Amino acid sequence: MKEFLIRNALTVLTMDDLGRELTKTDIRLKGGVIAEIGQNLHSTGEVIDASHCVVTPGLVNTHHHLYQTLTRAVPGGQDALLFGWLQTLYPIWSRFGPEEMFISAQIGLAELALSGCTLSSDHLYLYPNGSRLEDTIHAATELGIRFHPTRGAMSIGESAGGLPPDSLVEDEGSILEDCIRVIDSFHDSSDGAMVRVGVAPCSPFSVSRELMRDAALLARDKGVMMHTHLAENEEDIAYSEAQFGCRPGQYAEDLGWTGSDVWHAHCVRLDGQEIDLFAKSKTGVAHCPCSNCRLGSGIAPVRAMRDAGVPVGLGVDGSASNDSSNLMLEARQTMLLQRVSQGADAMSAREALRIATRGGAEVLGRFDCGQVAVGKRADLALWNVSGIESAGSWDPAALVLAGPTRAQHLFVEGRQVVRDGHVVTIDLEKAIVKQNRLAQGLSQ
Ligand SMILES: Nc1nc2[nH]c(O)nc2c(=O)[nH]1
Repeated sequence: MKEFLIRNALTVLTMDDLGRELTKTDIRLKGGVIAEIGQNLHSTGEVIDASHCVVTPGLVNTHHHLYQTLTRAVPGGQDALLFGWLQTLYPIWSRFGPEEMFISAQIGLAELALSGCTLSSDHLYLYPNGSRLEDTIHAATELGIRFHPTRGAMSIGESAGGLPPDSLVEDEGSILEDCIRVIDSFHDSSDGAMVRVGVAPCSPFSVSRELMRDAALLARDKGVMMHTHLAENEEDIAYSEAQFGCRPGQYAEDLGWTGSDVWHAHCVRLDGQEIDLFAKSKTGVAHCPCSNCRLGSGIAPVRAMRDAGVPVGLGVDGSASNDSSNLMLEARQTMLLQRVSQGADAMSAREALRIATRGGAEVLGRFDCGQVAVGKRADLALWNVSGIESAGSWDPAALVLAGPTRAQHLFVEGRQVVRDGHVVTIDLEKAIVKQNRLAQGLSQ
């Protein structure tokens, strides 16, 4: 594997335990890890001039529905709350197949990479027309991004009191069987793993209590992580109270869905007791601020969660409800929303960036990622702060305030995925043409 020397970085935001910020620093990448950090380092590898760059660990995306990049800005779903929005989109998604899953994943992941993301999870919860989880895994592998796909599922259709149409739900036995198949085929638990699989029933209003419980038992038996949507908006809370007679936190706890091997998306409406439950049990949260705004779901209590000790990471969420996959913008939105609700000192730019990097890595159980430290995986984003966005900044390292939202260079496992602002591992232009052709076909 090729060696790289990142030379003379303006600032390195390490995100280590001490939160150190290093200036005029070299970083040597070898064998997939950060081999050396210091000054005047020697290397036989390629030298990358970083004198105009702030270096951060790669950003980590803890929630996405990659297939939704094919349904951005769908007119009927532009101005709806969660349930109505989903009901508009389900019939369109039911026409997807393997090709749609592959290309939409590649587009979404490439957009993430351009925004500095080196590790993304994905929540794929519908499998129409022969689609399979590996359609997305192949897309990530070609691109070279670290990937945590989750085998999502829906099993309760409209006729049984759920939200999705009956045609999009699967039989629960087949869901569990396919979970076992994809874990056995693709999950890698070792340090430096490029693919880790999770188990992810979609949401309380689209799967049964039995599937939630059995999925948790299966995930723990296999030693993989668990993911779902929880407490996303008031409709979600009302459904939980009406159908299960309790709030979402209680529902999750009763069915085994708390613990450091679980992370829930959104959690906009968690109350104080639920925050305490998550903090005590180390249950993680994927905070998706732009999607929460777009769907009018509300402002998640991130300040209270962090103060209580809940592990929090960021998610761009699916592109039908964001509609962008730019994780740096998500970090900025996180900071802004906490300030709107809690005051101007509620969250600093540096804290937002820490949540976007180390925070996300911890939520996904990746203690080998998320820091610029010797021995950690060589997942780095380089941000050129000599451009217009930072011109005049007194603190170029405060990237979330005055910095680029696109990375200049991106390394994953020591391999370059973005160079001079362009993806170098796939033919992105060709992929965009294909994506637009497929979107046009779906819109007919
Ligand atoms: N933001 C989203 N929330 C969801 N809940 C659910 O069941 N599906 C979704 C989704 O696709 N996005």
